[in-house]
Amino acid sequence: MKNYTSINDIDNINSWIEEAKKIKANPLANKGLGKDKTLGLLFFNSSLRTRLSTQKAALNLGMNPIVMNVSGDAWGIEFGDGTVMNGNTAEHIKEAAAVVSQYCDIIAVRAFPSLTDKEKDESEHVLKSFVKFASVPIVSMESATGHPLQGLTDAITISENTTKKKPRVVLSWAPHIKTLPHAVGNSFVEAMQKMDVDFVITNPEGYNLSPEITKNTPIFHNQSAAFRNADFVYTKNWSSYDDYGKILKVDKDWMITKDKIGDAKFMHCLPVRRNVVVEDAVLNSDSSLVIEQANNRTFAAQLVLKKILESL
Ligand SMILES: NCCC[C@H](NC(=O)CCC(=O)O)C(=O)O
Ligand SMILES: NC(=O)OP(=O)(O)O
Repeated sequence: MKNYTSINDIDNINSWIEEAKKIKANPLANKGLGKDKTLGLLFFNSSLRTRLSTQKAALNLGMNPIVMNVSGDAWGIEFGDGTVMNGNTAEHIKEAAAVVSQYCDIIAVRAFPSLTDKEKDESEHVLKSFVKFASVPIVSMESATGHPLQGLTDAITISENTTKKKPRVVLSWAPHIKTLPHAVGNSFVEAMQKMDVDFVITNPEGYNLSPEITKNTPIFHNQSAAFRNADFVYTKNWSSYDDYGKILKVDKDWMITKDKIGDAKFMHCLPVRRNVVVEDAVLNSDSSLVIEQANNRTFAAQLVLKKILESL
């Protein structure tokens, strides 16, 4: 595999899940694979899990990770073609990506959307510029429209925790005070569409994700109807896609509560705002899978890095 920038880069999700479980059972089995190879992690945005679990994955494979916060610490990077660079950007992605490629065998990038310019965000100009101008493989650590390491993690976590052959999985929107990206929701939808699960989405009117992502997946505007017989409730806030980047609703009636989800397992990518997105009683209960989910980030990243290293 050359790059990992989308759930669509997974050729067979079931075999990937089985391989990830093997890695989890014996994380140091491929310690020699990444010897003397360098992984560069470039962050345009904050991170706790991705930053640490991707480094941990690299270390488990014997790689040397190097990390940089691009925003603030590096020179401002210009992405426009033919720009007269007399503003705040000091170097062009053409030089920056080529230079980082000299130091790294794989480059991982986190770059969130603006949520103000839909066309620009959907063009994935930051991630795609790295793919275009770097001479080494690129891994997305969450881009404008997707978070494929998270989506793979979530598929692994559901496979590990299901007691049924075909569980009912519900992706529910929940309230938030900030305008948030669609990336986690999008990649979760794409991952579930590849799995043998009974999958539905529930969100208020005006909050449908891109129809190019949701395709034929049923969308309920009635949350309690969607939750009936749910085995897994995956929760995430996202801003409106149609009224791009806007917050249309903040009241608590879509917050996840124990009453609403009953015995269903609760999932969230984290970070999560307690008692805004989900009440304490859910996160504090045995039904919450969020810590195990975060643990699985290491093994999802390790699987992706292993596949790329094997093809170098
Ligand atoms: N990487 C996982 C989620 C990252 C981001 N969440 C956030 O920005 C939460 C920020 C806050 O709660 O202030 C998102 O929704 O895509
Ligand atoms: N779930 C996730 O990507 O967490 P971070 O934003 O902390 O990396």
